[in-house]
Amino acid sequence: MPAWWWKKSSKSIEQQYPDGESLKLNKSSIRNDTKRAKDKPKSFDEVFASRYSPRNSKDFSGGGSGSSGFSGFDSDRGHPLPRPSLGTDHGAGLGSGSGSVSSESSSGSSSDDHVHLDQAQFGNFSTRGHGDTKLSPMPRSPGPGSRSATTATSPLHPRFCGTNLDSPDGKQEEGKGSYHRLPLPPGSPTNLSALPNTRTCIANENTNPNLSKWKRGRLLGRGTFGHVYLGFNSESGQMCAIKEVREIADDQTSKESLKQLNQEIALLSQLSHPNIVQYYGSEIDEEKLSVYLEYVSGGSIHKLLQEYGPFREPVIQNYTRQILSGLSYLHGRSTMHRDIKGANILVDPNGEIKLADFGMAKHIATCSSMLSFKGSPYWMAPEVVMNSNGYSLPVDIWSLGCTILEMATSKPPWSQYEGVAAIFKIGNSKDSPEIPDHLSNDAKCFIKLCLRRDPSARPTALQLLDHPFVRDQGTARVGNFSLTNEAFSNTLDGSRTPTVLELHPKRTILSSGDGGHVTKPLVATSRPLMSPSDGARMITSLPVSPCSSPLRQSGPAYRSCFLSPPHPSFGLVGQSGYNLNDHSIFPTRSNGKFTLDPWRAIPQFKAQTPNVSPRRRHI
Ligand SMILES: Nc1ncnc2c1ncn2[C@@H]1O[C@H](COP(=O)(O)OP(=O)(O)OP(=O)(O)O)[C@@H](O)[C@H]1O
Repeated sequence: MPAWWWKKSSKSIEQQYPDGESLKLNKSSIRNDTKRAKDKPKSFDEVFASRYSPRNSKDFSGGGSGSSGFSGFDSDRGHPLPRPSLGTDHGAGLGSGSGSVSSESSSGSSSDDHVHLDQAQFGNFSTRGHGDTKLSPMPRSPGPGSRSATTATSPLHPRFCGTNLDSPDGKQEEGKGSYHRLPLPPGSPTNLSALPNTRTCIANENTNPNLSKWKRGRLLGRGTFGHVYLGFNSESGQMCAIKEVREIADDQTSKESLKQLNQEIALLSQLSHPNIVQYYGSEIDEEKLSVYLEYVSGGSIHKLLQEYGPFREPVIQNYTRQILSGLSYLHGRSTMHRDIKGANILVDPNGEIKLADFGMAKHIATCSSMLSFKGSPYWMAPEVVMNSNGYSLPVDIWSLGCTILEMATSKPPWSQYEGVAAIFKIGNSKDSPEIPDHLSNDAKCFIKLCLRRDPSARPTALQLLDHPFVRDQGTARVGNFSLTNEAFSNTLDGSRTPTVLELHPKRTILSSGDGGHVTKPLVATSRPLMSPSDGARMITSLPVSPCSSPLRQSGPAYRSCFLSPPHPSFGLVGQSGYNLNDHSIFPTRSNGKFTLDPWRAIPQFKAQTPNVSPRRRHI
């Protein structure tokens, strides 16, 4: 097995440090933290920054020779989200010639395999937060019932404080820092989550600091970056998922995992959408960083596929529509998930989809970050693999196409190839994944649109929501139960609405350029939705790393492309010679403007495209 084929599971860490000595903590750091905590209130940011900032931690080299090769972070100068200062952001992967991190999900799958190759030249000291991470004094947290004296909670997003929930830039207002408080018992007068559209208003400044009431239960799953446990609040009866990363002194993986989880916090705390796993709060103490998330009991799509086999098309349609809804919301905030795949999509018992695992998600405000090579090989878009011109939101659309194939076959595309070979196939060949024959024409067409090699030719998530494959899923019934409850009580970009709503609240008629008309949903987003081309153009002017892709290099950097073996359950899939370019019908540019005629060239689309009247979703 080559040296780079290094698979590190959390279990091995457990074995390495059995009970009682599972953590080798940096005692002096803890003592200092504890002392400071007594001196003055400590925020999550402060604790985190003091522990992991390069200014304060000699441990964190951020990569280089001998490091893990994994860099959960790439530089993101100008990241608008409030976050703790994380310090260095070295491109640990390139040229290090050592291992990577792959994952092992609860199901024991290795399909969560990730590739992380960051650009060293962009990986210098990150000014994460870009001025947003001022360590403002905050009241002591978390009050009675806290887990430890040094426990701190993270700053509260304005959402939690009743400020503008959809701030276009996602910036936290000065002086409005607060805490990521944990959910209060249902029915509590201060339980703001009971109010419409206040899903994330978990607590406010005046509530009883009823924090840390969560008791850790059974292990739900293991990921690359830690363990996920069931949490139960014995006072409220609520459940949550607790994602934990423990600190192991002098352990680079542990440090990277903490950074990754912190990145997830920074992003998730900004989001509120029924198809995105809800963030409740986070705590850091002397041993670990804990993140409290909405508990989604059905497990991941990947797990369901393993247990029950491929999904039938109505289920695929329904799940796809919900994934798109979450993506549309995310992309409307100029954020890429970057790791869309079955293992990162959870399903609740009602069939409601929740996008999870935002450890690799990224705001696209910073161009440099888009040159890093991250993701899970089989679901990775060609432009990520090639990585010559950077990439943007369309990478998630490609991964969605792969996920649909995964749902239809239980395997991702190219699963017959091992990691590097799959990456070559994605990046260097003109081949297209085989699309199962049993799928409808709508499904096939939808998948082909997602898997267009040219990212600028892929429809956006919002546009795809109007595709016949998913368009009429608002009333879909799958099995014996309706899937049209809360999952559908949001507009296309995901704004929550408490009641039945029009699926397409507003439409406008746009010329298709051939005398026909198509409709395009108009959905309010916090910022203008970027077109794929815009995104591509934005990043085209970036400097290109000579070692940005394993396909573009053959030196040490190439050898640092760490891939994990394919999932053992992936059987052979026939290779398709289908050329997606045969169906290059979308989108077209004319005089610098998009011609919004996404389905024009496909007769069935035209036939099925309704007139201007808005559709209503029936619940
Ligand atoms: N909110 C949740 N509700 C229920 N189970 C969850 C939740 N979040 C995660 N899990 C379970 O824990 C497992 C690992 O979680 P997750 O994938 O988020 O961790 P990770 O370390 O980020 O993983 P990855 O290796 O994919 O990066 C998942 O496969 C799932 O089974």
